[in-house]
Amino acid sequence: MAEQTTDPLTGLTEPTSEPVAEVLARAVGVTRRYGDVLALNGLSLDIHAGELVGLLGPNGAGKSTLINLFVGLRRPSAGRVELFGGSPADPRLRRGIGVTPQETGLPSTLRIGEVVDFVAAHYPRSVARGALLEQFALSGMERRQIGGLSGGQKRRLAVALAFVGAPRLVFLDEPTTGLDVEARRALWDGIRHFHADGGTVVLTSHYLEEVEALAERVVVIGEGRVLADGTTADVRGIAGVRRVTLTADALPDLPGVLSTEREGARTHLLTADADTLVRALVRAEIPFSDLEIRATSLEEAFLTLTAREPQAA
Ligand SMILES: Nc1ncnc2c1ncn2[C@@H]1O[C@H](COP(=O)(O)OP(=O)(O)OP(=O)(O)O)[C@@H](O)[C@H]1O
Repeated sequence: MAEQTTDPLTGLTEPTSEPVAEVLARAVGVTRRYGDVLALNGLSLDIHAGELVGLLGPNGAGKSTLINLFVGLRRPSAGRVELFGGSPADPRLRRGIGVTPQETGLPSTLRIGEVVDFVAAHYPRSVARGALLEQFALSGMERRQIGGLSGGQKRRLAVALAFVGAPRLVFLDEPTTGLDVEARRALWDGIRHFHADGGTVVLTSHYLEEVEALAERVVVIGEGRVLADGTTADVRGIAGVRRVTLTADALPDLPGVLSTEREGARTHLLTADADTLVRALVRAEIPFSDLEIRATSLEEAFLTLTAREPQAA
């Protein structure tokens, strides 16, 4: 049933349009400078309750800076940042978030159980230790010392700690960097579990397959600005790049080719205009076979979007 509102003046009741999910974190025209470096350049972004958002962008795009502003570690040089409708500097509001920065150093002599309990003690409410460790494939390891853990186990623990205080909103800065496939999948499961229970997640990643596997919404950031914001399919569409694959001995110069890659007998050409490219190919009258045209992966779209940026500036 549609929700209704009552006009305070007329007393008339009207159905409202679709209920809009609450905004948990908001950046409005945010600029952040570090000396001469412009890390964020008038960026605006809303994170809604229940979303799983992937922030994607090359090194130095401004992703970590944005997270640091949302979690109250830094202040914007200009513009406004809100957390749960208030200031990220307010410690009461910060209790509603969980964070795993890009690098974490945990004391090597402490045991996993001790670290989890220590973090839990900072929150009014916390999740059960056993369940948390199970979600991040660390079950039965409570008594293991941090110093003796593998890199993957340490990272899984660091990420699990973001969830200890039963947060509404979690920020994960490159959660799976340096992990092998198995450890990465264990982490993804933990993140998915939290999200399936209604939790909101913002994560940055260089692994495009990770963003495709986890996120419903992708925000591509480049040079401190939002370049694209949509579903993974939208982002591919915005880039509009096609991959044209064919078998040919040698190819002439063709119009609109963004990149060329050879794989055995096959040649892959990336282009924003597959029609023009194929026409030029036919006109060139060189023998080719097994022509195939398909949409690009998110990785290819991402590279095209970020490569375009200097020309747009
Ligand atoms: N504390 C700082 N002092 C000076 N410059 C900084 C500082 N932190 C970030 N920067 C600069 O701001 C820009 C944005 O950096 P940021 O770490 O936010 O990017 P990023 O997208 O998270 O990159 P990465 O993917 O490499 O982590 C970069 O040019 C970086 O060198």
